[in-house]
Amino acid sequence: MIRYDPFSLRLSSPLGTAAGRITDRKGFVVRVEADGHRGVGEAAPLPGWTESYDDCEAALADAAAPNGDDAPAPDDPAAGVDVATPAARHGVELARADALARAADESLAAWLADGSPAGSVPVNATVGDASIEASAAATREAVDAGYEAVKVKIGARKVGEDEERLRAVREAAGDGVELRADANGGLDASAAERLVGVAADLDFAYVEQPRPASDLAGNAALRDRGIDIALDESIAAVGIDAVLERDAADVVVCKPMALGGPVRTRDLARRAAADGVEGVVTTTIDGAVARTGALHVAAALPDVPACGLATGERLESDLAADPAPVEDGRMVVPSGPGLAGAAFDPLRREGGLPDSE
Ligand SMILES: O=C(O)CCC(=O)c1ccccc1C(=O)O
Ligand SMILES: [Mg+2]
Repeated sequence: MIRYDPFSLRLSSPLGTAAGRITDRKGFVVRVEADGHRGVGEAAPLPGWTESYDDCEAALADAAAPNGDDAPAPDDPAAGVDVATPAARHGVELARADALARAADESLAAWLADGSPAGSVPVNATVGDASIEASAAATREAVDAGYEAVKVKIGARKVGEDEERLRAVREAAGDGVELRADANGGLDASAAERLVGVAADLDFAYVEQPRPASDLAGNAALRDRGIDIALDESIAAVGIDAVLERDAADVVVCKPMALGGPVRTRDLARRAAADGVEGVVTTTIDGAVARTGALHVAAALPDVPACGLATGERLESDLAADPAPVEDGRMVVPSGPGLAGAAFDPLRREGGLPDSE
């Protein structure tokens, strides 16, 4: 059994990036029954990162249709949903994983992990594209709130202004804070060279996706300059195999919504780790269900670095009360069965959606 209901969430604090401004998130709460337990998932397509809303809905409609001989194997965590529609696949895979973890009476992180999962995960604050002063102020606020890692978006402005923003962010953060810069593929070759150099001088930990997603050679050429290169968009665009084979990244950014689900994301991060490439787990500014799912994925990875999961505060309203609010730069992993014990029970029930139309 698969059911799904639409939701729409507005961002009270839109995220400016080199690839555009994210102002709202629309998607579906997915409910399944597996092993006699109800599970809940979330499919929140973000065009540019996943399939469109319409393609997501069509894939969910397919998955929900009784399909006789094509019925998925009971151990298929995504019930046969194609990875070409990663958000739909994520919704179903997360819901099934939630149900199966509940059937096993363990947390989703424990269900996903080899040994015992982390009890909490360090997270980075996300500073969007903004003026020099606003970027510095947001960094100061994050550090005051206890964040030990801050990521700033670059690539939407003239290179000289981004350079000043990086300097202002370092100055606002002080020396002890880990800094990252995410260009979302928006830098040309000379701007990338310059900003990677400046970020290295300012002791940033990495620049994320300096060059476009499909330009593996261009991104790889920026490595070994005293700062790590992280790839995000490239993972979905060309696949983890190509990224690892071409030695294109020091770090891979793993977004469960864009990669087709928590199990796929865990497996991808494990493959990267086996090649000495670190995995950072982030959301696509998801609702509480997918955000909590991503937290469990992060907790299931050994020694995970600060992750991009502190995105719930940007939402004006949410699917449910946050079971893992950020405190002192960390999120505590809910220890109850599945995603969050009883916290999402209203969503597991028919018509339990706060925004259901
Ligand atoms: O990683 C983070 O700090 C938050 C997530 C984030 O930046 C993001 C959110 C939505 C879409 C793309 C991205 C991105 O990492 O590029
Ligand atoms: Mg990114």
